[in-house]
Amino acid sequence: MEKEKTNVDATTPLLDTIDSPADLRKLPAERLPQVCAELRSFLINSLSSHPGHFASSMGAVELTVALHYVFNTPYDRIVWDVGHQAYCHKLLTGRRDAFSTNRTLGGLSGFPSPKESEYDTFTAGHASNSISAGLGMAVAASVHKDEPHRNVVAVIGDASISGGLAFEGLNNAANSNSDLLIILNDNDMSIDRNVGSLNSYLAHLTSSKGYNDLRYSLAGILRKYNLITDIGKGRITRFNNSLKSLINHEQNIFEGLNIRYFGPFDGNDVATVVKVLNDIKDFKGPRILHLRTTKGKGFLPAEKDPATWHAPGIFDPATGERPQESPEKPPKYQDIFGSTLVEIADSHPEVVGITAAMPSGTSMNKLAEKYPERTFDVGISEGHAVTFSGGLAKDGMKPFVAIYSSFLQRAYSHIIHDVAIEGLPVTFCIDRAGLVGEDGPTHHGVFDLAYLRSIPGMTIAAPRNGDELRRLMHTSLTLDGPIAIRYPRGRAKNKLSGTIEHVTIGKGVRIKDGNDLAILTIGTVADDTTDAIKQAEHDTGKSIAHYDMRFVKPLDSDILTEVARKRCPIITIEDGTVNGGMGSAVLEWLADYFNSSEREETAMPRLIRMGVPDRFISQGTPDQLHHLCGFDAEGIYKTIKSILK
Ligand SMILES: Cc1ncc(C[n+]2csc(CCOP(=O)(O)OP(=O)(O)O)c2C)c(N)n1
Ligand SMILES: CC(=O)[C@@H](O)[C@H](O)COP(=O)(O)O
Ligand SMILES: [Mg+2]
Repeated sequence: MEKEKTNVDATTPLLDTIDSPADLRKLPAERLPQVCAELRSFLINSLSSHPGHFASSMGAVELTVALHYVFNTPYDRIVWDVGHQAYCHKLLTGRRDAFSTNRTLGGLSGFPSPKESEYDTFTAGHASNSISAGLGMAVAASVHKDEPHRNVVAVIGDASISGGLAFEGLNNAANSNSDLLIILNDNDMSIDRNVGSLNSYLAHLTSSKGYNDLRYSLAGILRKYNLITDIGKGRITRFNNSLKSLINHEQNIFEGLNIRYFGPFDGNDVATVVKVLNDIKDFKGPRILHLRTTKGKGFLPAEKDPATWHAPGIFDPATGERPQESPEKPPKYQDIFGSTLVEIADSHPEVVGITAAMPSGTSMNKLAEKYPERTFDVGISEGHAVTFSGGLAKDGMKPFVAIYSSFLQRAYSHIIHDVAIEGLPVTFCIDRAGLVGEDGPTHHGVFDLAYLRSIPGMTIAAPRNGDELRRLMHTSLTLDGPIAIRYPRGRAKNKLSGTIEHVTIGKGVRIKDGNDLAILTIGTVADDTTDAIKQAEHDTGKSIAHYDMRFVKPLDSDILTEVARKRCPIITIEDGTVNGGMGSAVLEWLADYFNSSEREETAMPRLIRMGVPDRFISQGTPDQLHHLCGFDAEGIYKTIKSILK
């Protein structure tokens, strides 16, 4: 069957003349549809060979053009939520020529980054922070009495606004009377299908359109005759309330919070968005503008399947065809997690799965396919996901909660307060642990070992391969307390062997013995370490011991005693921060060991901690980043050589 052609024109003559929003603002409004069309062509052509987030930016084209057209950026502030939809913002703010470097080492960040551009007002990457950050900026502008008046706009998606942090921001914004404009970019999608009652409510608002249009028109009349600023907030509220009772309509949730609501409008019609923004931009107080958009707009395959096209990888710009993944490749860690969970659930009816808006990213969708009633997508709410799991565990369920390492940072207090203090048997499956690659510093999962290690009663493990992940997941069922199993993004090195035996909690593995140097690893860095050791032993004639610690807590004291008695230098290696991670745990153990009275005459051996240094690591391929941080096979080899010299 012949593929549907999308007929993308690669030329962008008008866009080529826009090097900043000031250039855009010089254009007559009639030319904006062409700017939008060219932005879409640019995105399709560029992202087809330089992959990144696709569908969200495609849906936000008109919104982005209208924002930079109506507002005086960068003086006025646009705060993007998550920021994966901000590619057109980058293209309009002087970064068109550099866009082919998007998400690469030394290139543009895939998210707004204040280090990169004055137009990027705040760090973005994790969902739901834009309202709070925007409110902070709006309050700062009013405290500074900035002249001319500085507009602040937070742009947030329908899934991100359901996050707890966004609710907290709304709650505060409503109370503060700050001139914050919140734009709700509602495409009825998260990465996967959006969930939750707010989502249903937003869909319902669309059906209340007649009522909202009437309110908007009346507000326009008030504004035209300059009544808005004069009549005062109380009277506006009374006006709204009378209107509501006039039409006998239920109260709008945002209005109920004292945030003026406008919409829903067609967010993919640039003329409409420009008009509405012009109409409401000078209104006072917190406002929300609800725009309905289509995720993937303008590229049929993405419109039809926005979940696949959230971040599709490379594709044919004409047909949308994407390269097939070879079935010969070893499985992804996330898929090993997903299929093992199904296998465990088959024989354990008390097992349930929880994901915070990442069913396909974590492969929790495998459990959902087989056991939909035992799988819970709770939306972008990592804190809630953890506390919810605590509640489930308290009453006899066995929750496996799968969350990306960096997103789990959001739930730190919940882990301690709602799981660990009671020692509840929750299995934390921490995906995307270590340096994730192209998503960069907001998404690197490098802090988990450090932040979990200090929690009493927490068991922490990391598999060195896919088989070990399966073993650890099965073993977690035997534990009467919380356990965290962290594993990386991407594929295992080898296919699964198929055998599953339980492992002993707190026990590592001696991979090979040796006397001149001892290397302790955690997780998948074991492979590069093995390669480096082979080469170094061959080149130096020395013998090197290698242990896979497997558990960071409890540490294997038998292995550590064996290593301490060797009196040789020690290297620890982990795909995580060296400050507080596995290396630090070993250092503490050794300090205690050599400080004890019977060994006080003996000096502690030299110990080198390898891993992610104490700074934020940029984006790049995982291989590049491991190299940058010095713990790829080459870096490990060099360190070994320098020690053995
Ligand atoms: C705290 C947090 N959890 C999860 C994610 C992963 N994530 C990235 S985008 C996204 C969906 C966002 O949906 P929405 O806000 O509606 O924007 P859209 O992609 O639809 O434009 C999710 C869950 C994240 N970035 N941050
Ligand atoms: C924007 C965002 O946070 C996610 O889309 C993230 O980029 C997912 O990355 P994975 O490809 O690792 O699922
Ligand atoms: Mg959405």
